[in-house]
Amino acid sequence: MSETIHGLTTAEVTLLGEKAIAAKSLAYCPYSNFRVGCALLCEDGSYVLGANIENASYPVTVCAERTAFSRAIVEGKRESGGFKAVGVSTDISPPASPCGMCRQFIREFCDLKTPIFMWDSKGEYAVMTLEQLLPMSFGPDQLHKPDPNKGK
Ligand SMILES: O=c1ccn([C@H]2C[C@H](O)[C@@H](CO)O2)c(=O)[nH]1
Ligand SMILES: [Zn+2]
Repeated sequence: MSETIHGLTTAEVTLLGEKAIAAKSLAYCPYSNFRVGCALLCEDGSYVLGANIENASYPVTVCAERTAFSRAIVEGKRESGGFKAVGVSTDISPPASPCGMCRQFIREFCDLKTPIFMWDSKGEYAVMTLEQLLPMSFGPDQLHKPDPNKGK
């Protein structure tokens, strides 16, 4: 059996990196000039890209990771099996990691074992699982589901 990295083949990791790096060119970041690209490898084998989208009202900015996941969710990628890996790319070294808000956003849609690959300006990556980046996390399973018989 060939070697895998968090369940991905080396070819899948290479392609994920190429997509995440290419996605940086989609960034709209005139205020920070800090480009972030994101590529999601979906369980159906497709890739969904995202990039950071800034706003003149700075806090309105959306990170690359949330852009990618929002796009993927409305494209039906949750129903078609979800996500195998997340790739993020920035122009700094060592690589940047997803911000806290994005970690929680990813938590909604991914298994805790999902690998998050982070590429730096040199084309090298670090990888950590979602659980490592967001320990003791709060997620959908902790919420009580509404009782369908309530009020009957
Ligand atoms: O996880 C992160 C952290 C930051 N940014 C963006 C937001 C903003 O446009 C720029 C500087 O914070 O980087 C992301 O896209 N993802
Ligand atoms: Zn973020």
